[in-house]
Amino acid sequence: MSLEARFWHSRGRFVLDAQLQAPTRAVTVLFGHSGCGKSTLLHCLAGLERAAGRCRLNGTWWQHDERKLFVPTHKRRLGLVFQDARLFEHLSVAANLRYATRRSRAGAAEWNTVVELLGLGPLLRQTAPTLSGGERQRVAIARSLLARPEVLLLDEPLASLDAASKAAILPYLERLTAELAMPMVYVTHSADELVRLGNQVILMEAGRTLEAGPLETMLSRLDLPLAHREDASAVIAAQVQGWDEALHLSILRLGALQLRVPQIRPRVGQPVRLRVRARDVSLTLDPPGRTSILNVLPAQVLETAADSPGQHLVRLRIEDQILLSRISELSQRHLCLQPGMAVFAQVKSVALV
Ligand SMILES: Nc1ncnc2c1ncn2[C@@H]1O[C@H](COP(=O)(O)OP(=O)(O)OP(=O)(O)O)[C@@H](O)[C@H]1O
Repeated sequence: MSLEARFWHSRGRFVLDAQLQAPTRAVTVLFGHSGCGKSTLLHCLAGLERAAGRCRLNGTWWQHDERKLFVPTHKRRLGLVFQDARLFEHLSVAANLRYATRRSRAGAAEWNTVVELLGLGPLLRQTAPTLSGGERQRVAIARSLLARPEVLLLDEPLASLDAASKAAILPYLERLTAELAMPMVYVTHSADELVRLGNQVILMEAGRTLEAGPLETMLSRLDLPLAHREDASAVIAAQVQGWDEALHLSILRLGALQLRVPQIRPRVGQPVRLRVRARDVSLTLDPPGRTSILNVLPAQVLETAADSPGQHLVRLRIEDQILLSRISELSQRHLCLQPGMAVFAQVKSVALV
């Protein structure tokens, strides 16, 4: 079950040559620089723009040029969310939502689920102009879900929000991605959103889909641009083992290893995902003596690569997971790191994602 497409499209000097596979129960992020064609690809998926090619959802063709088949947008079971919420300004939140249920005939159970999922109960009587940017986007997402889509396409839904509104809406999006059994395609050029929400990544460059794969793999591939960004990070999975109330620390399990992080409150045994920035991982060949760094993990060097001038990237295996470390070129000359070498990774800080 998935959304699959292969498109060719030209618009003036811009040429789109893209393929996409977006599995169910996953957020597939289209990621790339401004102007690389992310929105164009999303519009082609929605049928808003007519590319040459093919596109099908769960085995049903939406577009198949050889068969002269093209299902218009309004007949595709899709939810679309744009940067601006596009609400009916004179209507209440409830009326905006009811409008979406007219054609889909979504019932009370779906209404309640969607309203609860996006925390809209207290806002139902308000009119659109009285909502904050983040609240408007939550209504826009709810409205698209009440149309009972089989796929959700989101085009930079947080781009027009300030940092505080983004932070407020991200947990709702995370809930959504965990609970919806449909493919979601999410366009962004924010690395934070990519890491928080993505499961699959499609990297785009100059109209082409360069490479695609699971988030953790794509972030840590030294041959791809993600690992060479200033904010390059790895995402690792751990489990809450317990906490130390007095020291305000949580203890996480990473295979046979332990990590100590500033206190988080998930229950014991709960899986957590951590973002570890490459610049926050330093390396040493010998076990460090007394150090303020709480997490010193035995690791194996998998690969090294030159990075920006004076910088070097190292891909490491820790247990069965991958970390990145950014060190100076001078440190690389001192340590002479080679694939297969055993090192100690000193992890200065991690963030829960
Ligand atoms: N309506 C239009 N008419 C002509 N060219 C357009 C139009 N919309 C976009 N383009 C061009 O098509 C190319 C792809 O644009 P697109 O909006 O798909 O990129 P994007 O990756 O989504 O960018 P951003 O992240 O800035 O939204 C760009 O070169 C852009 O200038």
